[in-house]
Amino acid sequence: MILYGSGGQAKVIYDLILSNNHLLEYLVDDRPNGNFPHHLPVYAPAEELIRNKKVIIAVGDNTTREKIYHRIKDWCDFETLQHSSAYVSRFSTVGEGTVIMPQVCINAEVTIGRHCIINTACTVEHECVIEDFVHISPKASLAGNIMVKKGAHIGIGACIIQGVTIGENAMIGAGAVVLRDVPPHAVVVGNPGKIIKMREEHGTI
Ligand SMILES: CC(=O)SCCNC(=O)CCNC(=O)[C@H](O)C(C)(C)COP(=O)(O)OP(=O)(O)OC[C@H]1O[C@@H](n2cnc3c(N)ncnc32)[C@H](O)[C@@H]1OP(=O)(O)O
Repeated sequence: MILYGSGGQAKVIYDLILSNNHLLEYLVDDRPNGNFPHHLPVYAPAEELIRNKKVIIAVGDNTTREKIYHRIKDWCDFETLQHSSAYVSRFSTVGEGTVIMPQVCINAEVTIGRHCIINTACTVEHECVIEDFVHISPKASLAGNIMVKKGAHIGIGACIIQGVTIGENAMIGAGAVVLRDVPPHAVVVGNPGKIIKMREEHGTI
């Protein structure tokens, strides 16, 4: 297996790989700086380093992760990872390239898309639909029947009540309490959650 990315997200995924008794061969990074610990090599990306490998895109930012995916998708296969302490209902599905971190709880009939990060100790309740390239940050709590559209980011510790739709590329701030649907590209903070600005179509903030 190889990781694309060598920053903080790669460090936690490497730890997950080891705890699953898998082998990480090396990492690639658009800006390799040689600072990855554990003496693992980090190379600049090249097709021959990725071709026919099992890859995880270890990048926290959704837009960057999606861009990398489109660049390399025809060369490689993608791994899906789940920490042994995570609970994923047998009635739920998880797409390729997605990483499920420690202590996550995914309850019944949840659909999780491709290349998502379901981060430490978050809860995703029954019948939620999480589209591709979503990041759900640590300790976020999603009640039942929530739809999270492509590329949205749910901030650390955010709470979302049942039945809400979070629009494409929306950003839910740390600790926000979301009671209403959130339009695409909106940035929402506070309790109750309010829109403070709009994100660029394909940018970060
Ligand atoms: C393992 C990991 O690390 S996973 C990553 C986890 N990280 C996160 O979840 C981070 C989520 N990000 C946030 O909460 C950010 O603050 C964002 C995206 C909501 C806003 O960031 P920015 O666009 O840079 O906004 P900025 O910092 O300029 O704040 C704008 C205003 O909103 C307020 N604000 C920002 N974030 C929040 C928040 N989470 N809750 C309440 N108010 C907030 C600021 O105080 C500021 O208010 P002011 O105008 O009265 O001074």
